Amino acid sequence: MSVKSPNTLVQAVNYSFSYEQDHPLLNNLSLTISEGETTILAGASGSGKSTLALCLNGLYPEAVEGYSTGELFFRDKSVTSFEKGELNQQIGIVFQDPESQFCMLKVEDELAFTLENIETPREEMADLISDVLEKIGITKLRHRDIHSLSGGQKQKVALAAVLLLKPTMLILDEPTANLDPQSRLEFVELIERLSMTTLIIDHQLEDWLRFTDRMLVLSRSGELVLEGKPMELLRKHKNELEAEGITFSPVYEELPHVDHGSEILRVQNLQFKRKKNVILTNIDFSIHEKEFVAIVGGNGAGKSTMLQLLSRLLKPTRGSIELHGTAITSFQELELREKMGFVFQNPEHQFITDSVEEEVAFGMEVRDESGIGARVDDLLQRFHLKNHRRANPFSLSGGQKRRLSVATMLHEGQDILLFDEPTFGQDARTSSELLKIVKSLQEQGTAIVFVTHDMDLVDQYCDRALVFHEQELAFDGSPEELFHNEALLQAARLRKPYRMRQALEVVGQ
Ligand SMILES: Nc1ncnc2c1ncn2[C@@H]1O[C@H](COP(=O)(O)OP(=O)(O)OP(=O)(O)O)[C@@H](O)[C@H]1O
Ligand SMILES: Nc1ncnc2c1ncn2[C@@H]1O[C@H](COP(=O)(O)OP(=O)(O)OP(=O)(O)O)[C@@H](O)[C@H]1O
Repeated sequence: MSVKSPNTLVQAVNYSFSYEQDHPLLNNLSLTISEGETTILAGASGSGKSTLALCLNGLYPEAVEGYSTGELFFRDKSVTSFEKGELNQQIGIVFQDPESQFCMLKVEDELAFTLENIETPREEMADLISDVLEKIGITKLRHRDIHSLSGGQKQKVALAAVLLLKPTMLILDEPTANLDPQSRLEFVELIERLSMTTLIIDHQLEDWLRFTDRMLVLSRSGELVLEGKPMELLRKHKNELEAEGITFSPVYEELPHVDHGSEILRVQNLQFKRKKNVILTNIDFSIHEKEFVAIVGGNGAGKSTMLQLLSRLLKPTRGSIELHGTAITSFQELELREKMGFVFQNPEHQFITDSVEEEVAFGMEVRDESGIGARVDDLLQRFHLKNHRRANPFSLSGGQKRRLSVATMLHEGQDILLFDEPTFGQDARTSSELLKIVKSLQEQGTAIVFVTHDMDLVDQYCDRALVFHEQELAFDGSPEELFHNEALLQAARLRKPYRMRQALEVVGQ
């Protein structure tokens, strides 16, 4: 347990929190965070990291009618004795999904709104906004519509809004999960430059380690099981960290090679416009049986749009998409869904029942399958959702929601599975377990197509990568070939995978 010092900013003393009485999620935590420190809060998906962040800034337990025991202090004062909104200002949180934080349409208005909330005199606002935009390097975005910004730009605006509150401490809750590889790196570098007291929650640790002072590890039962300097923890406690789903770099596994079959899906001369804006154009490619294909590219390149077109949620302005030689527009809805599974970017858009187990059973019932009970049990077990079977899908953690949305989509005999960021929000262990399940479907005959920002995943699992850039399909080839194309990686805001970056470091480049 860390000991309180004059620099202590946050202190937890035997702190427990539960959403349901007598089922503590955070379990008897005693910890400190000192002024100026950069700390990583790590733990398996569902271990309570986001919950702890919300307890620290005083939003919980009130906002969710949770139960807490023990004490949480900010600068020696119990978090419960702060005025409403006061702690919120001291501890600024940037969430995974900045959209949920915005109230206004334009960047400048959003920032002015933040200042209004803390009663900043109107005449001071313009300068404060200029300063924060410059600090973050987004002066050019001042007059833009927020909805027209890329994921990375939105994340920086969210950070600007938080910084205007002049917080003493920042909490970043998976702030880079939606960012393309280069935007992610730029965001990490920006946080390093800000040099504030920061608590980082992220499943991808590698980029943060260079300037992280400490790491706190939450176990699956919500206890603080390890704390210390990250590299020291790795040296001394590698196995314990792995048991909690934490790795500092991607773990490569031996994977069987799967030969492709015949063509199943063909996209020809496709164009898609929104109003007058061309989002995608001149798109031609085919997908074959048992292929494992990644769709990659910078924020806003049109990757999700492409998946929505493939799954018929959007209609091309021009060109065609055929499944087994028949236009997808000719299929009955149920028939198309039998052949094609689709997991959205926001899993909650997909949930339609009140419990995790009903959600998994739903598709099977619609298809009138047999042995549903046993299959539901098996899927819940494999996706680590067994203990949450009666929970409302909307109450799950980010990572759990994503696993549930994947579980609901899997059934045998599908020709093609489309995923938008399948491993988003997963710790290393659940991520690799999830991919093994997907890989086994590929071996049984399903083609897998997924959108991702994770180059290690592309490197390890994919046979082929499609790069979208400037409205077009800029590359269609093997990941190996892509990762040697420096100019394209740069232009499409991608990066080499960890394996290749490591190799470069070893030879001193
Ligand atoms: N409002 C809520 N009501 C009931 N249970 C909740 C609520 N919010 C979260 N939980 C449960 O609390 C647990 C921890 O969730 P939390 O979001 O804190 O985890 P996390 O460690 O941040 O996970 P991830 O890495 O997947 O984002 C989960 O099992 C989740 O189902
Ligand atoms: N509902 C919408 N209305 C207007 N424009 C949209 C809408 N959805 C997407 N766009 C625009 O279409 C373009 C492609 O968006 P898309 O979400 O497909 O990109 P992406 O490559 O998946 O990005 P990211 O990596 O950030 O998820 C972007 O310029 C985006 O702003």
